[in-house]
Amino acid sequence: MPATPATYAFLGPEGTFTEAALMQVPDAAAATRIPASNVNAALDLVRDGSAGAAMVPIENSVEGGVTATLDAIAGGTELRIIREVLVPISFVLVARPGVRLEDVRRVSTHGHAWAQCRLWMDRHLPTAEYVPGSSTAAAAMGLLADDCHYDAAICAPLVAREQPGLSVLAENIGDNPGAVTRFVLVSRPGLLPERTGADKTTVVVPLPEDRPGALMEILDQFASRGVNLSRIESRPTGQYLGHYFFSIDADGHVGDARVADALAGLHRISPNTRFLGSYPRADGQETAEEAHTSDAAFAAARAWVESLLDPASEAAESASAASPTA
Ligand SMILES: O=C(O)C(=O)Cc1ccccc1
Repeated sequence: MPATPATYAFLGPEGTFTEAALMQVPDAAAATRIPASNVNAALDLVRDGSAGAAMVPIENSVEGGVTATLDAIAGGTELRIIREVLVPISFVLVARPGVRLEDVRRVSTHGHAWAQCRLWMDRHLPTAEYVPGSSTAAAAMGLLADDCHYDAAICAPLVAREQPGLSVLAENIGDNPGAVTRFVLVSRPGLLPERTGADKTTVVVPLPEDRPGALMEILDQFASRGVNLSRIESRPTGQYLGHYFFSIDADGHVGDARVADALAGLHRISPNTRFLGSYPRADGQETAEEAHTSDAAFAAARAWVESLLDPASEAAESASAASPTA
């Protein structure tokens, strides 16, 4: 397991869902915590060594991938995901005391929060204008500034409870009561988290150009080795129109032979494939394994091939011992 960092950066300010995710990390409460104003700033604190790791949102169950994070970790100096955290999300609408729902013209929040409250907004404040905020907590705290140019904010219930200058206009305004956001803890490359049997591996694979079936070939690296995918998203590289990479989460750890073999296959197809880490799954769900994709099956297969090259070797003996006709 990598050494636990004493300083954590997170998408701030205090009161964001990202901070709630960070507080699930066992030593975070006692560590130094640095709020950053956006995902890139949080990751830069890790890249320049000011923080040992950063907590950032990566995916939510309603809106999908958090593109700012997917793009930030896909490029630049290499970073590694060392942990994932799931946070159930519920939203409240807050305003300065005395403001009534019918007074609200402009509402600020994080883009993913806005997207998750669309139906409620359409029903209750259909003409409200959206003012993008860098986070839910930043939008809520912004209401306290004298020159605030919006009337209400969407944020976590905790922020509203702890801030006497804010009052709650509506609770549980999220369109999906079961909404969950997935956050990842990101550090500089170092020792990998140990294999637990319930792991995830994240990779970024640039799509080779002008190669018919390239995506199929990429997917086949996983499929043919029995590796299940839990997320796959295409993102433009930003270099020019039509140039894409795929951000992929696969079940298992690079220490599993089938995952290692799949990654080696990806590297042959797309040599700039970036490994973003193997880390324990937040839900602890063990990876299902079939006999023919187990470590033992891969080891026996390798020994068999080696035995073909050198029939006198030890590998040849163990391969013939493992062979069904031996
Ligand atoms: O803005 C926040 O509080 C965040 O942590 C980002 C976010 C926004 C909406 C849902 C989940 C995370």
